[in-house]
Amino acid sequence: MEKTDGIGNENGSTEEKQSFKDGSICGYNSLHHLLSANLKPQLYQEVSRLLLGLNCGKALETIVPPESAKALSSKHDFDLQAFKFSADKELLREPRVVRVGLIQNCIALPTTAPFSDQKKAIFEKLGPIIDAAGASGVNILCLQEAWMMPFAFCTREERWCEFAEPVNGESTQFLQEFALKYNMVIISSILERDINHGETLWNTAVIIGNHGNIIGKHRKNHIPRVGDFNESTYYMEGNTGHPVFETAYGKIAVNICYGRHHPLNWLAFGLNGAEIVFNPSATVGELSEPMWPIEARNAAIANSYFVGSINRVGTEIFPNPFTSGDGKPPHPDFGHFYGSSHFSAPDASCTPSLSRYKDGLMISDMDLNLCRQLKDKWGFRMTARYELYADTLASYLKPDFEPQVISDPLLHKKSF
Ligand code: BAL
Repeated sequence: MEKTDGIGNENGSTEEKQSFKDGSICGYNSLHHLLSANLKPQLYQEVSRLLLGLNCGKALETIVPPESAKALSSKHDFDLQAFKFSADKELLREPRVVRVGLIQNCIALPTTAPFSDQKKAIFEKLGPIIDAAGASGVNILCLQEAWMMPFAFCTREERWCEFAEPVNGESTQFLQEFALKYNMVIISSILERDINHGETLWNTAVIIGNHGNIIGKHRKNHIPRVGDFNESTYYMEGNTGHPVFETAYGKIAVNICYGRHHPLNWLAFGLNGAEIVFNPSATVGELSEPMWPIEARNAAIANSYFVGSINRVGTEIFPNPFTSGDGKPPHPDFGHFYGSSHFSAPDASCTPSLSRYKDGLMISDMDLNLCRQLKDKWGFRMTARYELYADTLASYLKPDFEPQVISDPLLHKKSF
């Protein structure tokens, strides 16, 4: 069955049901495609308001990408969506609008292809999508976690370490040309080979400036031991803290994948002044999909900043079945990486998601003035009790920590 955004009815044929295996939602790109195709306009509007919130009291405005970007999107079959987050007009400050892009993609060749071919094919796949971002005037672009390789850490196989490269390696050089060409900051999440420290590996986001220079890097703070995510076989928890990178377009930070489950990780980037925090990820439906729309959105609200959430798409089949001690029989893949990349704003509004199964480019204008406007409105920074949290955390770290529990004295009384 030709995959479209048309509905597959509930009692669809086996063939139709088969076609949904690619990760579509009943044949639709995304939840919002499904809703907009099946609800009357005024119903869809109300459902959208409840699901996506309002920005400055209105539904998020869409932006029309340039024809050249739309042409690239149809020629290379990637989902292209563009929105605009506004802020209230201020009397003493001009708007600070920045255009931000997120790219999600599946691997370009089977995991059994020669590694050099796999890398080359990914570069060739990403080129046109980055060009569409450049043609659309994107100022800051973020790619997904370990974008240049299959997310092979489930296998625990040592050979995948060959994809590791220095911060200034092949992938960074590939992107530096685009950064320079489009005057664009690019966040590139790679498997880093730390040449100066025993050639160890890290899961690292490289920040490339709009002059093609390397501004810095951040290493993933939290490494999962859940499901098939055996990343701790390859790299340790990061040692770069919570850096915020001051770029030509604003202050940005990177909370890599599993770090999105740790609210204090989000908080620390906020305390360092981040205005946009990117969450390049790789995660699968069974494990995390119900959490995906919640965690980043909550972080944006709690920290009064924007969040760009990126997840890869597709199902990556590995030649040697593996198990992760979770009771499941040996299996050759993680399951479906569900894409669904999106932006969240400090006023609790968010964009719809990119496709659940197709490559995609999500673009959004965002007026960074909104961050301070929400800080002034809600006062979360002002009303936070950091001294209390610091005391609790400091005592929790002590070997003799006792939880603060007050029990009902009658609870343990013997009843005679
Ligand atoms: N990348 C680890 C799995 C998750 O955080 O959803």
